[in-house]
Parts: sequence; structure tokens; C-alpha cells
Amino acid sequence: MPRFAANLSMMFTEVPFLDRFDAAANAGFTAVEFLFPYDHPADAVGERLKRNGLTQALFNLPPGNWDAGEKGFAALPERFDDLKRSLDTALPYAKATGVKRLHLMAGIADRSNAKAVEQFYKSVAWAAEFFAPHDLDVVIEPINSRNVPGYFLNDFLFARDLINELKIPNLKLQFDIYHCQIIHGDVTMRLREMMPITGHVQIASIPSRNEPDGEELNYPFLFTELDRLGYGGFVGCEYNPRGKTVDGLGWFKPYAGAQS
Ligand SMILES: O=C(O)C(=O)CO
Repeated sequence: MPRFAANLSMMFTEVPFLDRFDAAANAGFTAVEFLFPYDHPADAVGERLKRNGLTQALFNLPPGNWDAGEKGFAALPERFDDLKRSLDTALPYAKATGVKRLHLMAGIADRSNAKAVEQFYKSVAWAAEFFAPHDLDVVIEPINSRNVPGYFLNDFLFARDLINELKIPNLKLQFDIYHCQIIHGDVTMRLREMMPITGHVQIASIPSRNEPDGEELNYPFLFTELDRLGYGGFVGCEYNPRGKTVDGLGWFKPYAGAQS
């Protein structure tokens, strides 16, 4: 049965960030993920996690100025120094939370620009090698162009080829089923193909990005498929609740008893 991680950047936003750990644990989650913890001291984040007996499944490396539209630097040659600094910033948070994987964001850049492609390969390899001695994986995630216009990494096949080409053991794919369905469709066949390189999975309904309980995809089927494929990682609930977070957890009830 999949082990679900509540995404605390999108779920439980009824309460302040640090209180969302308590809320997720009270709702039956044993793991959490979020986008960025950097507004809070690493120790405070680690303390909330441990107090609630939660596992940190994932978080993102610093993206630059998110509110100004920055979405990471990995494909931006002129921001390589910022990228290197972002790895140092994330490390204390990784240590405080015990997380085992970090999402490296690509940034807004044109994939037909050879310099951006070259820089992305370089940054990805640099980050993976930086984190390897700390027993941390780096994951890269294709994101659909409707949610993030201009995002460099908007193609699962490009990500797959890069991972297979670089052959860096701690470099993996973040397979967000929501993005895959919007970009390519044929989600089950792509999960089957890409499972060997997948380090993290995320979910949301399509097209609304709400609870995974209806709309375009049959999630109970996909959860069984993840089990059948032997996926032992986390399934991040990266969705915007339609109303109050707890009111939308009907989909989670059949799985809540088996989350330890
Ligand atoms: O936008 C997304 O899907 C993300 O996971 C950003 O990290």
C-alpha cells in the first residue's frame, strides 16, 4: 500500500506552516513533504517533524525569488554560483529533517538553447555529486507548461534520457502523475517504463489539481499499480484541497490505517 506524504505547502494551510506538522499527524499521515522550509530555522522544522513522529519525504532546493517568478537555477548558466550556494543552504535542513531526497528545480529557460541544456546537465551532476556523501538523492521533475509557462524541464522523456545518460546513482526522477497526465497522458505505461529511475511520486486530480478522488484519472487503480511495480517510496499529496483539508481526506481513509 502506498505511503502518502502530506504536502504542507498546499495542504493544512488553514494553520501556520509549523503547525501543519501537527495537523498532518493528527489526520493520520506518517510522512510529509513541502516546497521550501527556508523561512523557518532548520531546528524548528526538525523539531516539529520529530515531535510528531513524521518522516520527511522530500523538499525543494531554494528556487531563487519565487514571488518574482524564479523557479530554480539549474538551466541558467549565469546563475551557477547561486545554484552552488543553494546547495549549502539546503544541507542543514536536510540534516535537521533526515530527508533522503531533494528536488532540484530547473528554472525558466528555453530547452532549444544548447547552453541551457549544457548547463542543466552540469548543474544536475554537480548537485548529485555534492549530496552523494550525505546519502541524499537529487530528483528532477518535469512540470507542465500550463502551470509553469517557460519551465525548462517540461518533458518526461528528456528527463528520462538525461538520467539514463548521466548514470549517477543518486540522481532520480520525481514522477508527478498530475504533470505526466497533462504533458503526455498514458500514465500507467510511463510509470511502468520509468519506475527503475523514479525516486519520488506525487499526485493530484487532473485537471483541477485537487484531491485525488475523481476527475480524469482512476487513482485507486494507479495506487495498486505502484504496489504491483514494487514502488517503495513515498507518494506526495501535492494538491490544493477544494475546501478544508480534513474534509477532503475521504480518498485517504482506506489507506490511513496502513501508513506506518
Ligand atoms: O510545481 C510542482 O509540481 C512542484 O512540485 C514544484 O516543486
